[in-house]
Amino acid sequence: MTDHPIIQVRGLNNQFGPHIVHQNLDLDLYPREILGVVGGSGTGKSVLLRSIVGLNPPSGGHITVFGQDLTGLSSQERSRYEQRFGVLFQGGALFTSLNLEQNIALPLIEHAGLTRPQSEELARMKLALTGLPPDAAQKYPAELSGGMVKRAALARALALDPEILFLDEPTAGLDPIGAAAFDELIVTLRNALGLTVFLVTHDLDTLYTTCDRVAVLSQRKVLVADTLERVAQTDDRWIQNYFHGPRGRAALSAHQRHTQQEPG
Ligand SMILES: Nc1ncnc2c1ncn2[C@@H]1O[C@H](COP(=O)(O)OP(=O)(O)OP(=O)(O)O)[C@@H](O)[C@H]1O
Repeated sequence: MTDHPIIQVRGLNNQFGPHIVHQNLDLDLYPREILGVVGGSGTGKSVLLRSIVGLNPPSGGHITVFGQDLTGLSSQERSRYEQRFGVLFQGGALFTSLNLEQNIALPLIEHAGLTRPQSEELARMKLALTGLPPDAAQKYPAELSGGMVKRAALARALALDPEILFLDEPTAGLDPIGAAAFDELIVTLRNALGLTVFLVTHDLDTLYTTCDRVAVLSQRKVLVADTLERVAQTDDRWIQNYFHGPRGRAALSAHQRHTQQEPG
């Protein structure tokens, strides 16, 4: 990577009571890359995401974003930087009492100072961007399939034109076809909008089809962060089981079949 990192995490510590989740964790995120963050359950992937976006103040260490160390800033100063983030949480976290148009318009009214009609028009554009049909705008979250909820939540994460998109297990709960379509959407949006993507996932197919690099959390830190091919060769029991176990082999051969079929 020749670019400077857009996010630098250095010496991050996170601890809940006696439970140490991260100890001296380092990680870089580069502009326009899709970085997959994987690791066993409870290794602190979501806590890492939450620390970077400002929802979990770390116990120690530094997080530098766009060249600015966010640790030690007041919450007001932080929020200037955090507005450049879009976050898609597990489960989508849409307001159930609002239709999709209203859900996506909300951050635009609150943070961009737009009027309601302006923000709802922009909300419809964001919904279209994520592949939802025009009639979805008037629907409530309970009326939608899981895949549509994810797309709507993604539209909301994109409402304020973020530069960095954080996705926490975006394909969890989707059927394989819906998950593959969502993976494709993430790559398309990254290419079209020049986004940088921090993607927490357990989904091996997602890693193979979307990620430029993969970071593995283990033993309270980032054990390795590199291309998938290099990470898969790392001499570590969890990595070997994950990438070379039955599911890992199936994902790899599906990926190889897919790339062989691509023209050119
Ligand atoms: N607010 C909190 N208070 C106490 N413990 C917490 C808190 N948030 C997270 N933890 C603990 O930190 C550890 C890491 O949690 P985290 O949700 O980041 O794991 P994860 O790697 O995302 O796991 P999974 O893959 O299962 O989603 C867990 O043991 C969790 O119980």
